[in-house]
Amino acid sequence: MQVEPIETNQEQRLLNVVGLCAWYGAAQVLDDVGLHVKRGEVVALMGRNGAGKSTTMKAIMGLMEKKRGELNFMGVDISNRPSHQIASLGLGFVPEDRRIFTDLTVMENLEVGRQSARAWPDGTAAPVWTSDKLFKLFPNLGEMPRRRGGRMSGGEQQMLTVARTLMGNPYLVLLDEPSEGVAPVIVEQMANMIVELKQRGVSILLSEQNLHFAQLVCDRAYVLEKGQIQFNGSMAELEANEDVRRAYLSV
Ligand SMILES: Nc1ncnc2c1ncn2[C@@H]1O[C@H](COP(=O)(O)OP(=O)(O)OP(=O)(O)O)[C@@H](O)[C@H]1O
Repeated sequence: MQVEPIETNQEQRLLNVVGLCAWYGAAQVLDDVGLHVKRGEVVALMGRNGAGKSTTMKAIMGLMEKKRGELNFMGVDISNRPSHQIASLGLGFVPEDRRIFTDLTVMENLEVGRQSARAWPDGTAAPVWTSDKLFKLFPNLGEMPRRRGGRMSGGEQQMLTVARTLMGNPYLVLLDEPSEGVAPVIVEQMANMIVELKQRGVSILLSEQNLHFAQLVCDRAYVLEKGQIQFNGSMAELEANEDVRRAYLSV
């Protein structure tokens, strides 16, 4: 296992995870996971089906019944906080299964996600979202503000889930496999969306199996296998490391 390099300046880490272990019942599925995301970064959490990507995100969000480890977000210890408190600190989560309200319209779904604007610790404004801004980011949604969630395609629902999370004005978003099971045209829009979010100062931890998608949008990557981090490094280092790619990714 590769150990996280020690950095002198940990200040800029939005999210810091050390020694994370998690269990489903008696089965341990995460073992000593360590990772971090700095302000302005898009970081990939990669690995095959069942490697532990979703569980890592659920554990960070306070959604695992049994877990252990240090979890710190924006200088706050979140290891024992309930998920709604973690979300209200400005940590957004887009789970793999789209969780929109099917009876509510696009606009109503967005309103449900609204939280107050935030500032960075240095007092500067953090990224702030309105439905107008989100409709520029997701033109498809802008064309159907009164459509009910249940009458949208899977890809549109996926976008609405991301847009609703952004209405919470998060500093950092955990995005669980946004490219999975959606049409290629939506995948392309998702990639553009992530690049634009980064330009606007939103940091992202992206769970992803697809190396090509991750290469388009990410700065760094962690590779998980059987609940352990097997690689961490830049996208260029991952690209150059054929052994890791062959052993732990489907390429
Ligand atoms: N609710 C659950 N109960 C029991 N075991 C689970 C549950 N959810 C996931 N697991 C198991 O935990 C391990 C990690 O799964 P996880 O969903 O985190 O992987 P993943 O890398 O996100 O893969 P996928 O892309 O398939 O979601 C797998 O062995 C999986 O079978």
